[in-house]
Amino acid sequence: MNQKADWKVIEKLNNITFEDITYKKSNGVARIAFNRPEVRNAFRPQTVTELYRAFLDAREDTSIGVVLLSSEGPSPKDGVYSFCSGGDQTKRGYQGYVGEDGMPRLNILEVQRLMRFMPKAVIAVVNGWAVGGGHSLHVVCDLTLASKEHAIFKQTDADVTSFDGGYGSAYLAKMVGQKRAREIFFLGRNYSAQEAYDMGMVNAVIPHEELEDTAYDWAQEILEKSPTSIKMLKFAFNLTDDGMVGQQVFAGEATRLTYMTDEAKEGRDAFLEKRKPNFKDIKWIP
Ligand SMILES: CC(C)(COP(=O)(O)OP(=O)(O)OC[C@H]1O[C@@H](n2cnc3c(N)ncnc32)[C@H](O)[C@@H]1OP(=O)(O)O)[C@@H](O)C(=O)NCCC(=O)NCCSC(=O)c1cc(O)c2ccccc2c1O
Repeated sequence: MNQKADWKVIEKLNNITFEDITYKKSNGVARIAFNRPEVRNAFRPQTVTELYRAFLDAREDTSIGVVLLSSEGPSPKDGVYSFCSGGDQTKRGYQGYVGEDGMPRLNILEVQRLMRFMPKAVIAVVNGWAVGGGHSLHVVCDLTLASKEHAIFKQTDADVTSFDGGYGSAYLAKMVGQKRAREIFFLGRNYSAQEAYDMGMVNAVIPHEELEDTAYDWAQEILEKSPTSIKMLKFAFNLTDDGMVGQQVFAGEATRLTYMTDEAKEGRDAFLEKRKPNFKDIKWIP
């Protein structure tokens, strides 16, 4: 396909100037990228605030159908590529990651939920290390594309006394199976893109030089599909793993579709006109 991207860079939104991430859009695709390559793209509280703001913007923008979660790099220090190495351990205080406001937080989980529940496809573009909370972020994405030469998947949570007991582990187990997921967390080994693909947590292994273009092409392919189908499919795939919240999200969209019917118009209008609704002409379709 190879439709060329024509990126429009967004440097700030409202009162937030992007420093720890880059954010840009082109032809229905938003690209949000970690931009702290000198620390393997670890996220500090400021990074999380910026991520959340960009994802929120991408969710609200009706021209956007696919979000790429990617990263800038390589590191200017040593030339190593990284997707994300998780929470910045230098910002970790007694009760969580502490930012400028002094409040300890674990708010990367709020970003995870935004990615999970947004009615658009989110693709992880893993060009290097995906470690700890960075590994969990790729797990939460709908699809993962990985650099053949540079992607390395690793779970260090148990090395630094942390644990993502939600999507990062339990949902990972749905992908790779219980034994593999436990191995990934209990042993904390390095896995190549090919090994991650063989386990079922990566959709495709791509030569490094082609990774970003391929991600953009996959996004364009998705954008050729029906937006409502993609949204409902994403929420349907999520439903069984997300319990009552999954049902709520899926059912909310079913309610919206029902609002679009003549039947719903009659129900609303009858109330506003202070009369009994007349549903007699509505067919009980089998
Ligand atoms: C990612 C690595 C395996 C790469 O190893 P490599 O040898 O290539 O590089 P260096 O180790 O030399 O790193 C270069 C440079 O970057 C700094 N750095 C790397 N990662 C981090 C980090 N996470 N925080 C801070 N700084 C980092 C490193 O210190 C070097 O700096 P210099 O000044 O010396 O140049 C390896 O770097 C590595 O293992 N990194 C740590 C990975 C890690 O343990 N991450 C945290 C896991 S816990 C987590 O992410 C997490 C966050 C949450 O918010 C949660 C919330 C709720 C539940 C769970 C959560 C959670 O688990």
